[in-house]
Amino acid sequence: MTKRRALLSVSDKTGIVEFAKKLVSLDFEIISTGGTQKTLTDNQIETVGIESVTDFPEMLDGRVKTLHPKIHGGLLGKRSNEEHVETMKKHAILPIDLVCVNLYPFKETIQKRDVTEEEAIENIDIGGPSMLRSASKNCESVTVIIDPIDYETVISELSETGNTTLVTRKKLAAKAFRHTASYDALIADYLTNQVEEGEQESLTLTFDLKQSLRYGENSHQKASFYASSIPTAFSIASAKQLHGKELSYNNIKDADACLRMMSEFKSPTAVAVKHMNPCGIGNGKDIYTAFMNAYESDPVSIFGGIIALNREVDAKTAEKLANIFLEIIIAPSFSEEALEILTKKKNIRLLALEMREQKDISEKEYVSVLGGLLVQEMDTLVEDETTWKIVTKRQPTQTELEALVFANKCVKHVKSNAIVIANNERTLGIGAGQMNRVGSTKIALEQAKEQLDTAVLASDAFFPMADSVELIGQSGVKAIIQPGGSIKDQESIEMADKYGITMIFTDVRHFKH
Ligand SMILES: NC(=O)c1ncn([C@@H]2O[C@H](COP(=O)(O)O)[C@@H](O)[C@H]2O)c1NC=O
Repeated sequence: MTKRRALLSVSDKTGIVEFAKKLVSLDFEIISTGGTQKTLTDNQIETVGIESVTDFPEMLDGRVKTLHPKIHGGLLGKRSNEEHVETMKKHAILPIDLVCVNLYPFKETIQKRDVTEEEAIENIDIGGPSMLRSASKNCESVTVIIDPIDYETVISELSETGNTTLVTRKKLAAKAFRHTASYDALIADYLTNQVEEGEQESLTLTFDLKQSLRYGENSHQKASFYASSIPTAFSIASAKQLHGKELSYNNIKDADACLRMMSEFKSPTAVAVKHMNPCGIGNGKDIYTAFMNAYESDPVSIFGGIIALNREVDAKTAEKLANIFLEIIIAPSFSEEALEILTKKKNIRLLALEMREQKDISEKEYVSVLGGLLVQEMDTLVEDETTWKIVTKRQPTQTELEALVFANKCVKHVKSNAIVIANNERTLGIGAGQMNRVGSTKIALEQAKEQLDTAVLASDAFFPMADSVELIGQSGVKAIIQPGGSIKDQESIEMADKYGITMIFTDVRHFKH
């Protein structure tokens, strides 16, 4: 009886020597390509070189080694089809029963600093994916392995019953196709980015499992967290967890919202988030002051929330943070003393991540709908304040102007009919998630209460009627910033003038649905 044949051709040679030794002990003949053969020979494993199977030299800088009917016929020929068997015999093609391939490191190559296009292109593997596809298509008879993690399963099945099970072969084939699909998606993305912009006829994104989650939004929903295959530096997926339980589905969404908000600010700032809306944003001369400002914005809602800070957390700030029940604290770093204080709290999660400004973020945003995916650029537009128009008689003071800039940055991150009341240090009242703008205005005013003498108000979109402006005028708020653009803008302007307040039109809407 002829020996079974295994073809080994791997770039990542981890574990290949042990795997090959076990295959030899199971009476497999090993065929291998240049580098793999060298590794195996150096380890006293007998192999047949690919060239003696194909009767062709490896050529064109390795671009052609395994692309040959002797290889692909051996992989694809159906063992149960007489005609196939006859044809294979006629052309002296011997079956190949097992293929172990991992591909040229394209992903790693394109992540290297200053990688040239030539280098990237040379790292596109052609022969490897072709073998994986051929072997996977014929998984009825052929075992295909792309991941050293699977060596053990394959060896133990071969040892126990003489063959892998059909279920294992099918699973491995599906895994190989996922792998080649993901590999090709990265290549497509890389090449597209070299030459094209805008939308393409199809979207081929690839993400890798980052974390199996205990459950989703609710405990009866299964969920997982996949991170972009090319890691993004400013992402919750890249944060280093220093302490605490693993993140939950809702934690990840909230933490992500927190990071997006933080990217608005450069000076020391603290952002507190609850259910993807800010419940307090504060700035200050140092991170302690910024945190205290964020805390005082809404000392009730911060309970059970998520906090991001854009400076190292020091001991003084940590003492305050430790007094509140918080799900997560994210900061670029924590001083040793701060860590000592905070790690005493078993349930808090501490994440370290360098913050980024909006101008450095160029990601797209994807939102799933039933049967589809909406894609848009992120709302990272940095507004040009010189184009803002003061449409009322009253001019803002310098302090009010600072508060207006701050409030306008905050309001971008509040959901649905967003209203933010703030001074130049912190938010005072936030109206979110309402189905009408006047409702949000009332909530924000109610929350800001007696703190309105230096307060300003930002709205993410125009006021459709003057009713909200009337409430604002009556409240004591000194200035409003909004995009403008309603057919009833004039009524709003007159109402603002009636109460002697300032109104600025930015001409930029910031919906967050
Ligand atoms: N050109 C070919 O026919 C070909 N056949 C296999 N490879 C790849 O060559 C690598 C292994 O090469 P070596 O054994 O020489 O180190 C593997 O990543 C395998 O996927 C090829 N290389 C690129 O396409």
